[in-house]
Amino acid sequence: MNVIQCNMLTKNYGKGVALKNLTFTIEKNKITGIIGRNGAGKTTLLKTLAGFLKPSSGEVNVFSEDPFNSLKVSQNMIFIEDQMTLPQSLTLMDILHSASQFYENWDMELAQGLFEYFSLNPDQFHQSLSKGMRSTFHSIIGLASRCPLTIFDEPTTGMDTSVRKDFYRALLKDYLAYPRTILLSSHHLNEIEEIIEEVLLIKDGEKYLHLSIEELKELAVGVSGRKAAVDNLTYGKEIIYQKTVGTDSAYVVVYNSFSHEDLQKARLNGVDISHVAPEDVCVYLTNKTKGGIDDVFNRS
Ligand SMILES: Nc1ncnc2c1ncn2[C@@H]1O[C@H](COP(=O)(O)OP(=O)(O)OP(=O)(O)O)[C@@H](O)[C@H]1O
Repeated sequence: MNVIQCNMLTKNYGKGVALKNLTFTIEKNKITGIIGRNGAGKTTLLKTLAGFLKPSSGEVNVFSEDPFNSLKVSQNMIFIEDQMTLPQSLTLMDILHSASQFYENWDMELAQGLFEYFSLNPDQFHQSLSKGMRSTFHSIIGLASRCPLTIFDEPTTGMDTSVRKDFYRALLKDYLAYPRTILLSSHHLNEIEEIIEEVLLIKDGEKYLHLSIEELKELAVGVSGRKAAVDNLTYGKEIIYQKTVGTDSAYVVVYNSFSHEDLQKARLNGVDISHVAPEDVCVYLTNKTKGGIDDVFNRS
């Protein structure tokens, strides 16, 4: 069953186009990573799905309803971001208690367990939290609410490495025990690739690809070796990324369309074929140029 369906979704801000003709579906109880460069349209998409923004054209359905002004969507969804507005007069513990009144599936034991684990102070006020502590507190609310649709928009902003790892582990453990539909936007696909099932890659407001993480892992290969041998093997193929290594060697990333025989022959010619990490594939696919930042220095 699909929880989210978008058909030709477009969102403009004045004359600026933030989302262009997005068509995709998201199944119930999957964790999907929403990936894209700065300004790609991730937050706009997530806010549109949450019902906070009205599409300019196209259709959006969440729990079979238009999410804009939908009571059903707001009752079954939580949107976690670093700019959440929470009451200034309540302590952190007061906020957790009031959240428990609001969210039907709220688990206070989980909220308190995480709160203590991350050493938050129950008497502190939200506005006095550091950036990382604020994100941690918001993430605790996101997890403990156990909403059927849980949206995390870059939830780990400001968290240190250890807190980020703990948060993602807590997310995975709780999701396995209480499956729900989770959307997670991040700039660090490497940190979330073990927990997400699908990747929706957005480039300049358009859907660039929507694949399972396994498919993304197999999408491209890195070919490295003497330049002539690499050029020979990749001749006629669409190059996703390339760089020169030393004076006469090269590393080229292409779509993985080689036969077993091609690869064996290439290895005999001293060419190395390697996996490309999903995060690198997404970076290469969304780079403006095939050589990335090196192209700035290679202009003659
Ligand atoms: N309120 C707004 N008014 C005008 N333009 C906006 C507004 N919000 C976003 N935009 C524009 O829409 C585009 C998409 O922005 P959005 O915040 O959705 O991207 P993002 O992928 O979340 O970026 P980031 O990774 O930097 O947070 C950008 O060009 C941005 O400048």
